[in-house]
Amino acid sequence: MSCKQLCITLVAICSALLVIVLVRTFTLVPRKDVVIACKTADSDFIKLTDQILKRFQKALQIDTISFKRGEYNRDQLLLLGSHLQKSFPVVHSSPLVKLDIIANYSRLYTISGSNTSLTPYLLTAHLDVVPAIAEEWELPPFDAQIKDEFIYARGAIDFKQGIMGILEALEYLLSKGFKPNRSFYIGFGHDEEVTGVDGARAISQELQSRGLKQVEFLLDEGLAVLNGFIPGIKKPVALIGIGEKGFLTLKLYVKGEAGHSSMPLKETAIGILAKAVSKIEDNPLPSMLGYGPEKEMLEHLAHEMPLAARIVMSNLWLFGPIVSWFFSQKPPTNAIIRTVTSVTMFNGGVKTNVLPSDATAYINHRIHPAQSLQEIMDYDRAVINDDRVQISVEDSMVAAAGSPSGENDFGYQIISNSIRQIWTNATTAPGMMIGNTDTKHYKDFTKNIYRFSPTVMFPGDEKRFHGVNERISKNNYEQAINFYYHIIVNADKRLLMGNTDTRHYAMFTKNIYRFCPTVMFLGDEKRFHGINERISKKNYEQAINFYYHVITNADQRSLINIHQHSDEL
Ligand SMILES: CCCCCCCC/C=C\CCCCCCCC(=O)N[C@@H](Cc1c[nH]c2ccccc12)C(=O)O
Repeated sequence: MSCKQLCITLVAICSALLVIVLVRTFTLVPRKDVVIACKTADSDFIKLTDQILKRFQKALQIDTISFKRGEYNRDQLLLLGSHLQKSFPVVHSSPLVKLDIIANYSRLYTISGSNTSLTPYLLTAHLDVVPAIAEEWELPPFDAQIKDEFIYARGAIDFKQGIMGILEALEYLLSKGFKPNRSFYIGFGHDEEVTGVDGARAISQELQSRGLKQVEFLLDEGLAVLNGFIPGIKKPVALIGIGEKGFLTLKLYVKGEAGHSSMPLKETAIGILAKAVSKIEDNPLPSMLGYGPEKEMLEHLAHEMPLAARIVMSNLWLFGPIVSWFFSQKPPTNAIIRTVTSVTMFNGGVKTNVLPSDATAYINHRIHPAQSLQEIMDYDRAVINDDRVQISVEDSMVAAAGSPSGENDFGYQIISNSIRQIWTNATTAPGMMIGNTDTKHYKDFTKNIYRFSPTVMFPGDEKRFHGVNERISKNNYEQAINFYYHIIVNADKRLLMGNTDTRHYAMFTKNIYRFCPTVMFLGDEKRFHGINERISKKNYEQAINFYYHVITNADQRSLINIHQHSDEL
């Protein structure tokens, strides 16, 4: 190939790459319906009254701690149950609501809708919390005291705001005479923090035994409204978990030889294990950016970013390594691009002058959906590269596949629209849940599983999950209640509204109206996208005259003269 030909080929390749990059940059714009914002002045806005706040605080004061599988504060779970019963009298006495207590402590509410042809949906949350080391907290973890407009308590964001928020919304709706068209279920498990095998699994079995085959969608706890977490985006980003990482807990064990510390061996069991653990920490797994739900997330968010970042995020196929490096720098973003590794327990030795007879450590991996459990095991074995370290699987779960998040996916769009009604300046995007939830127990009912907590977070707040000073602002709790109110109201429809092109013009006006000059009788709705679509000759004539009047009526400075229908075409 001559030099000239080489130059031409290179220019052609670069031009083709540039075209692909630009096309992707400017065409990746997700569906965003125009939603009606929820305002505090709305007649159906649920205000955070003293009563509502007090019953939330009371729920937080009940320490429903789960310690390990099968080990949880049973009395406190019962106490929380009676608190719910007393706090929500309309829910608990409505003929539309049936409550079943499952496995002694979990709660399954069935809310009957009038239209049995609509597939029900399922809202889930959990009653239990993780333990708290009280001495490290600014305020006691089970007092639910308020400081600077924040309620501090274990469970404030994980996940009693979900339990109480859902029930507050339902209490309000039922007391206003709401009669749903679409049935729905509310499932509150009692041991989510220790994998939900007693609670959520039993709720799921109960639903199966009733013959329930399918739910339209499931909404559980999950990701949140994030401020300042995603590089390049200033506005809040509400991530809806469409997938969930798997987990793998490995036990590392080294058998040593006990003896007198005055005559040490060259290496002790603790020393051998410490080296293995150190190698594991020094060798993080590679980035999987682009092979899981994080790809969809970045492509959804790209259009919100400044041009340079937009080009990069829309073209991960080209710029993936740069983004990987950038995201690896902080724990929350690092968590979404790779399988992460945490050494969570380390035990060895019995006395200061005795050589340890053995040592044990536990490694907890959260697995990126593009990787298998076996791959991770093999990787660890190769990194440790020491046969004296025995590796066994303590517990595991494969990652959950991505739920649909397309323009016409009912559950996803209902959640996305409800979020945008409450957090009007937020943008929504699909994301990957980095922790685990109860959703795995419900996977046979639907592929439409979504994980979103109505929680507003700023950088640093992620440490409050299972950490110290867990808290929620009063305003955020009010938003949570109204978010669930909108979920229930919005999901009570047959179809997604707003499936029109209008969203592409939303930047020009808030005055967007949707009307077809079509006369319809009962049953005609099936003709849309169905068979035998038709219009009468008379109706077509009316349609023409309708547009004639729209044009002539709109041709005035202000609403003064409404045109008389005298000039027929
Ligand atoms: C671009 C940025 C993206 C990410 C930012 C994320 C910010 C933080 C947002 C949400 C926090 C998610 C973590 C909360 C997890 C809540 C659920 C939980 O704690 N689960 C536990 C217990 C658990 C439940 N089921 C299982 C199954 C197996 C093991 C443990 C569990 C957990 O995940 O450990």
